[in-house]
Amino acid sequence: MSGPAIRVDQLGKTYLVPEREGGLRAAVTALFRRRTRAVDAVRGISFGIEAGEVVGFLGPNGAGKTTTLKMLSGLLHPSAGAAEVFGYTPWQRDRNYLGRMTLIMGQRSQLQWDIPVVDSYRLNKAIFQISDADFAARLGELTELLELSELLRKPARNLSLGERMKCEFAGSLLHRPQVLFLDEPTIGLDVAMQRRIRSFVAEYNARTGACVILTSHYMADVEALCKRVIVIHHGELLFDGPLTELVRAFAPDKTITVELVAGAIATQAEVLALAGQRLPGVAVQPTETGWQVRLPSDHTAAVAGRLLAGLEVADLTIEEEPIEAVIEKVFAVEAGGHDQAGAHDQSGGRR
Ligand SMILES: Nc1ncnc2c1ncn2[C@@H]1O[C@H](COP(=O)(O)OP(=O)(O)OP(=O)(O)O)[C@@H](O)[C@H]1O
Repeated sequence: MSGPAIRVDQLGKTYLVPEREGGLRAAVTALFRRRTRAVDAVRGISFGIEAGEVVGFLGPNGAGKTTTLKMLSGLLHPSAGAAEVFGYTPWQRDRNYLGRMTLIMGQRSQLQWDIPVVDSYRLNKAIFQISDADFAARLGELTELLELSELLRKPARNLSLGERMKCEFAGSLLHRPQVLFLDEPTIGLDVAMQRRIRSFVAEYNARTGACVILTSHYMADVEALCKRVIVIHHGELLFDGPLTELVRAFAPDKTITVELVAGAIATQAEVLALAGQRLPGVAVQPTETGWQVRLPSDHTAAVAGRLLAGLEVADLTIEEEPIEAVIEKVFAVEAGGHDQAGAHDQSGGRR
């Protein structure tokens, strides 16, 4: 393989946002003296993604995820840095590049609102110059995988959100893109439909070897699909690596809950002694039916073994911190002490 499929090097985007006070006077002044504010949405991020990888792109609201995906799909020019996807510079909008990628946004429909879904697909067929045979075969496959047969003849405006999202996916994949930028593809969907979309993305990735960058606020999407995550905050890259490593770094503890058999008694000192009094970070607290021990993950197996051997145990469970809580901790990390959204004044420019 000749290097990564996606290569991003110090990519940055600064938006210039017009700004003025409210009121008539300010409106008139703004005609002559325009104030703008620069918003550094993305501040020099770099990463590479191999063909076939599925990567979760995480960050709180306003972190710069959508801006990055828009640059990589060629909708926006960057203010700094470089990117290549399969050797193409996305914002040059080379026809061949557009035929190899797709951007699916949960918040925005790419289907024509008033015409049957299948007619929107025919439009895509013409745009991407898909042969009749390929179109028929791919539509057949996607219709089966996503159970679309009842939906294709309806106009998009008559579909439920979940039905529309399934149709969006099919329409965006008819040209067999090799890279998928998915921006909140499951937003607002019920849990069953989220699962459906998730398994479809996994299936498409397995069948075609396409690489996928996915943003989602639903951690279940990320856990199910992405071994690797890239975390950005205030436009800067905070973490790039395996999801398991992120969890280990930010959730180093596990909780063992021991339920004692009815009538059995264990004192706090006894439980603490079994858990390992000298172990740093061990905390013990009672529950209604036994004890809860919080401890560094590395020691979980040994401590669970000692608790089972030393206490009259009816049940023992080991819990990790939920991934949502881990990600919240990651976001809480101060990214270099920047102002929220990285805004700075650019006032005084004359028209
Ligand atoms: N067209 C625009 N003009 C000016 N500022 C913008 C524009 N689009 C985004 N921004 C600003 O850039 C920053 C990053 O926005 P972006 O939409 O990329 O974040 P995000 O990580 O996708 O957030 P979310 O999770 O809320 O979708 C925000 O501060 C946002 O207000």
